[in-house]
Amino acid sequence: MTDTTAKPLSGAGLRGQSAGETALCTVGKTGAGLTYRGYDVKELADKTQFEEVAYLLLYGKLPNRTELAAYIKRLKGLRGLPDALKAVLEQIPADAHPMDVLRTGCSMLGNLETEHSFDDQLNHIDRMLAVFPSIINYWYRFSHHGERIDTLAPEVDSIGGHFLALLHGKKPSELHERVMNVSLILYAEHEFNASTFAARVCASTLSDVHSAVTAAIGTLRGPLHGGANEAAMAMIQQWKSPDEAEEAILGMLARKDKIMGFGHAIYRTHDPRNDIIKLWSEKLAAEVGDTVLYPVSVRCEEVMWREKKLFCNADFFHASAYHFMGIPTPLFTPIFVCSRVSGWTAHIMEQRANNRIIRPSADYTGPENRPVPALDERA
Ligand SMILES: CC(=O)SCCNC(=O)CCNC(=O)[C@H](O)C(C)(C)COP(=O)(O)OP(=O)(O)OC[C@H]1O[C@@H](n2cnc3c(N)ncnc32)[C@H](O)[C@@H]1OP(=O)(O)O
Ligand SMILES: O=C([O-])CC(=O)C(=O)O
Repeated sequence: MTDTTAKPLSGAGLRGQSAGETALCTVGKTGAGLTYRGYDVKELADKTQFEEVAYLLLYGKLPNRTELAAYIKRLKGLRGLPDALKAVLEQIPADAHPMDVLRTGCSMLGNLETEHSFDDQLNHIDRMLAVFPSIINYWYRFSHHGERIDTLAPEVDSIGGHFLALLHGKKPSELHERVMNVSLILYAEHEFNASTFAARVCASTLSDVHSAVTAAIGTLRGPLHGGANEAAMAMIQQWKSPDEAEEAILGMLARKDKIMGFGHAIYRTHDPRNDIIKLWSEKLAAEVGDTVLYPVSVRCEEVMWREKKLFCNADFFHASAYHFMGIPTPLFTPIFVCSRVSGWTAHIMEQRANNRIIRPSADYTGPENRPVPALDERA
């Protein structure tokens, strides 16, 4: 069935053009705003943990109890960093952007643990899923606090909990581990978004999995894509009250500024992930006794809808939710990577299974054929 509320798609940015097939995800279809292999993301966020969703995307089915326990155990065993990778991370300055650190970390991993055969792809993918939180937090704690953390030490099963334990040096609360889990599920997969498409283009040349994921990390980094959660945080943090936020937003709209965390390339009226993360942000606001950031965020949402019919995308309430858990803003998009690597790599495998090099055409708009003038005759 076609979604009657689907955005009319045309024009630049390949909008509205199908660029291939996928069995992994639907975005904006009737009755199922966002599904992973046919399961509604809302139900997944309610009933499962991120490792089950990663398994679903990568292995094609939800794991049973035995398979899940084995998968979690396997991932836990893959959290260690090779010395050569630690040495590289220790060279990266504290003022580097953490997305650049992850991009380099992924690329370096590809040098140390090269994918020599596609038969090994799932081993490399599970390794990336397990080790990305170690890479980013090892660098962060070393560059900011001079500490060399043991990335295997925290006794936390979940990837989200492991991330928080590495960052804060202690086991996270049940609430924070749950929110991380939900966040990773919401961010896991989203059809042919820009970073996934970049990964598929790279994979279509029969390149290795680390190259494809490195390309995807670089693509997610921009503020029009994953970087919007950090940009949204920088914006809402400036305002001390909902009224101040409203005035500033109206000014930004008058100047035709982009408001980060709003709008979407596919959804037209609503991003189904927003309702879920907004609820968790509200719970966290109550936990920390926030009386500013959450009400400011809600007012931004109201003003944007009232003035422009623009709605919060997945990134907007992630900003306050992460902030309430004590996560530094530059680490927001790297968390997105720790999740989306599951979707990217599922797409890489899907591309490889039925591959043709992705190579579209362009409409030429340059000058007609002309002779090359001699050097002295040029203006
Ligand atoms: C997890 C994710 O990656 S979700 C996306 C995260 N990105 C952001 O939050 C960045 C802010 N949002 C945007 O820049 C855009 O909405 C995008 C990049 C997400 C989608 O881009 P598009 O598909 O080109 O947007 P769309 O076609 O809906 O734009 C329609 C109009 O709304 C405007 N618009 C769209 N989003 C916004 C926004 N956030 N703030 C202000 N105006 C906006 C556009 O400028 C455009 O105006 P125009 O017709 O006068 O040129
Ligand atoms: O689908 C998109 O264009 C962007 C997005 O929301 C995502 O990647 O999660």
